[in-house]
Amino acid sequence: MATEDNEVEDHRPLVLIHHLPSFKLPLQDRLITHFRLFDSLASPEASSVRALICVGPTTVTADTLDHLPSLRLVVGSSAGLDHVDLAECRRRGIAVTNAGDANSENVADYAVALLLDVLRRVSAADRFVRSGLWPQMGEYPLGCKLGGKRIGIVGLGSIGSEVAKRLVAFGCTVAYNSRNKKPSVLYPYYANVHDLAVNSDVLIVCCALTNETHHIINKDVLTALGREGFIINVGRGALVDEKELVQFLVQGEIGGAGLDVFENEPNVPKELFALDNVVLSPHLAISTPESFEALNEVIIANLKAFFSSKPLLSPFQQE
Ligand SMILES: O=CC(=O)O
Repeated sequence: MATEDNEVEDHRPLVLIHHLPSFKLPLQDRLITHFRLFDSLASPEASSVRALICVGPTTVTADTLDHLPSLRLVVGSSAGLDHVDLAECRRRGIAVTNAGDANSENVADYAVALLLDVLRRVSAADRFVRSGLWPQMGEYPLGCKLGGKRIGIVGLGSIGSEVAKRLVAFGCTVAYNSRNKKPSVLYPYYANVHDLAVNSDVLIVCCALTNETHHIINKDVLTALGREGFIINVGRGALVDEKELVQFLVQGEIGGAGLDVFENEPNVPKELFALDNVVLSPHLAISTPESFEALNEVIIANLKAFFSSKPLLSPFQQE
C-alpha cells in the first residue's frame, strides 16, 4: 500500500535483536525478509517493540525488561535459558521460547563424541603422535570400551533422549534422572542423581541450569560415581561443582571427563590442561551449519506464530 507521500508502507513486525557485542545470531540476515530489526535498548523503537530475540547467552533481566514496556515475547536462541529471568518474564506476562529440538541431535552427537574420546583417548593419542612420542615409547595406554557401559543421563529432555537413543545403539544400558519420572519412558528412573551415579559408569549431564540444578553434580555424586566413573557435561558449567570436579580429576578419584561447558567461560581451570583423561571443548556442541539452519527456522516460526496469534512452536519447558 502507498502512503500519501508515495512511500511504501513497511508491514514487517518490529523485532529487537538483543545481543552482546561479541554474539551475532547465525544467519541473522535471513530475518530481515520477515521482520524489521533493531538492536539497541536505547532506540526509540524499544518502547513499542513486542518481541525480542535473545542471542546466545545475552542476559534478559528485570532491568532489560524495564526498557521494553510493550514486550510480550522473548525468543531464546539456545536450549538452556538460564540467562533469562524466567520468573520476571512470567510475572510480566511475557512468553518465552527456546531453541526447541533444533540443536538436540547435534548436542547429542557431541556428547557421544566426547564420551568416545575420553574412553578411547582419541585426543590424547593424537597429541601422542603429533609430539613424536610413538617411535620412542611404542604402545599407547589402553582406553576402554563404550559398549556395555551403564549410562546415567541427567535430564531426559530432547537432548538427553537423543543421547540415550545413540548410546543404546552402542550397546550401553541407560537410566536417567529428571524432575519427574516420564510415564512413557522405559529406561529406569532415579529420583536423585546420587542414586543414579551409584548405578552408572558414566554420567551425561544435559539438564537445564536452574536454582534446583545448580551444582547438581557435587562431591557426593562424584564420590558415588567413583574412580572408574566418567562424566560428560554438555549442559551448563554450573551444573557441576567445578572446583570439586577438578580435585577429583587431579587426585584420580574419578576416571575422566569430557567437558563442553564451564562455570566461568571462557576460563577453564588450568589444572585440567595437563590431564590426558579430560577432553576440553569451548562450548560448541550445538555449532554446525545444520543446527544454525534449524535454529533460524524455529526462531522465525515462533515469531510468525506470535505475530499471527497462533500457538508458539517451542515454549520453554524445564526437564
Ligand atoms: O548451549 C547451548 C544451548 O543451550 O543451546
